[in-house]
Amino acid sequence: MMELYPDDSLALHTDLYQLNMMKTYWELGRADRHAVFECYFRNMPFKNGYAVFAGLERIVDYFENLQFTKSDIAYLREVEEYPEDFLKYLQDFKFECTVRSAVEGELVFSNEPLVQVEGPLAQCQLVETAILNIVNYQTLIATKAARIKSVVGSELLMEFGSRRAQELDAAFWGTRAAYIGGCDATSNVRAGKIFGIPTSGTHAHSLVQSYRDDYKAFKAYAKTHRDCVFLVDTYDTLKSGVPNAIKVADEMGDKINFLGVRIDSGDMAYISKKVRKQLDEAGYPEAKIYASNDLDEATIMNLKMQHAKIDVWGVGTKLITAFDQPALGAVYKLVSIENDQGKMVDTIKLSNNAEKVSTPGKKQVWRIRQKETMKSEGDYVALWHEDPNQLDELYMFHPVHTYINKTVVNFEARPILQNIYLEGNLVYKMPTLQEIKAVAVANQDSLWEEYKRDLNPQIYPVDLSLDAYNQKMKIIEEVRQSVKEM
Ligand SMILES: Nc1ncnc2c1ncn2[C@@H]1O[C@H](COP(=O)(O)OP(=O)(O)OP(=O)(O)O)[C@@H](O)[C@H]1O
Ligand SMILES: O=P(O)(O)OC[C@H]1O[C@H](OP(=O)(O)OP(=O)(O)O)[C@H](O)[C@@H]1O
Ligand SMILES: O=C(O)c1cccnc1
Repeated sequence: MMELYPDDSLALHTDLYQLNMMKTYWELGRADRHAVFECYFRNMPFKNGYAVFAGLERIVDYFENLQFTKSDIAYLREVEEYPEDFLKYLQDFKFECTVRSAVEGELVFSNEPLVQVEGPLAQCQLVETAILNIVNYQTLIATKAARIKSVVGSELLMEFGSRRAQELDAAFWGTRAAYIGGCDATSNVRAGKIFGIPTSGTHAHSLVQSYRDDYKAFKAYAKTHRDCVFLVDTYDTLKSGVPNAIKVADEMGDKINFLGVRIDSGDMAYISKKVRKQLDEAGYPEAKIYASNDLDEATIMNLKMQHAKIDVWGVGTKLITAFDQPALGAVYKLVSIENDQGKMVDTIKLSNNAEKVSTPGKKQVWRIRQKETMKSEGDYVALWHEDPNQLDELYMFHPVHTYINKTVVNFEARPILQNIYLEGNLVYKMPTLQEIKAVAVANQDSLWEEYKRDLNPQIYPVDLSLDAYNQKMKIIEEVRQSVKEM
């Protein structure tokens, strides 16, 4: 059995190498050098045209409680044998960074900063693991939910994944992310309680199995609940499940609110059409047909093409585990650091793979919208001192294939990174989950349809400003020269 500490904290929810680097920085007098790190992902998840940012609430929760506890220090003393003065430094740790981030529900794209952490080098380093851990999962799930909802449309999308999620936290926070991305309700009652997400539930095969009879089970459920959705596929959907659901609905009349039936196996196009006919003929045209069973956006689209008569979609495994792409791959890179003379110098991480070369400098992401259409033209990643709103014309070019370019006029530029913490003080007022969800929907409306289709969407432009591009090229050259000289 694991040992639980009454003062357990998330300060040690970091990779050991972060603490080891902190020790180096601290012992050699670098811990407080001013640094800027940025978090971004390189490839669009699920090859989607956009991603939905989620995770900020938990990041704030993490920062608000970021302190090394007595047992954290005792553990490091025992296992890592860190010297006492370094342990004292950790014990006195107080988060002092400035954090800027996209807000939850914001649409975000590859190769642009989503979270920026600025402050003492050692502090920025410590928080890398937790930030990536949170953003990588929650943004992935919010995006998957948005993909599924885009196919489901105005029908209801239920999140049923808790039993299949990668453990408790993933179910709980994944449910929230899925709600931000597009789900309408969840089966997870705790997520309902804590986050205020609408909850929804039918019943399982076990209820029917326990009575060993559809009729008896539905009747028992109906006697004990007002809202009833009967699961009709335990024995035989068309011959037993649906006829018995109708029988119970007839018998109970106004005593219950017969919402419909759920099917969880078989050919759901064929069966749902037959079920619809049975319900309609029995006088229940309003009764809904719920469907579940390994659904995802591809199966749902396919079922719709087959004119399946499904009104409510329950999606679990493939949503909560981001089944087809289980990792977003977001990274956290040092973009600027104070030098020995106290001056900030922008830094780069080179790679043989052009995609992996980081963009130096503290940056802001500007969403460029055409004033006439109010649709997004692309994102403009600029150095911190730049403000595209000061320009009448904006020259936008592809950061690799620079011959692909355009000049945008009559635009407005909206900064995506918002102040969340200023020198350790929380300055951002968290919106409600309903507000976040509304933001996500409004943001999707501002995107051209071409970027929103599930399959092979157009690639949304994420361009570097000329200054950011020129500086990147200059630093690449400088690093190459310095390597040659060695
Ligand atoms: N008409 C259809 N067109 C495309 N896919 C379908 C259709 N009907 C069902 N599916 C999907 O096909 C898969 C069938 O899976 P599977 O064979 O596991 O189900 P089953 O045998 O009907 O039920 P069980 O889960 O009880 O084994 C599911 O992912 C389901 O969503
Ligand atoms: O299929 P998902 O998208 O994950 O949705 C959740 C599944 O959970 C339940 O099944 P259960 O755990 O009882 O097992 P089953 O898959 O064998 O029906 C429910 O009946 C769904 O099938
Ligand atoms: O309420 C349901 O129907 C449900 C809940 C969780 C998983 N599968 C189904």
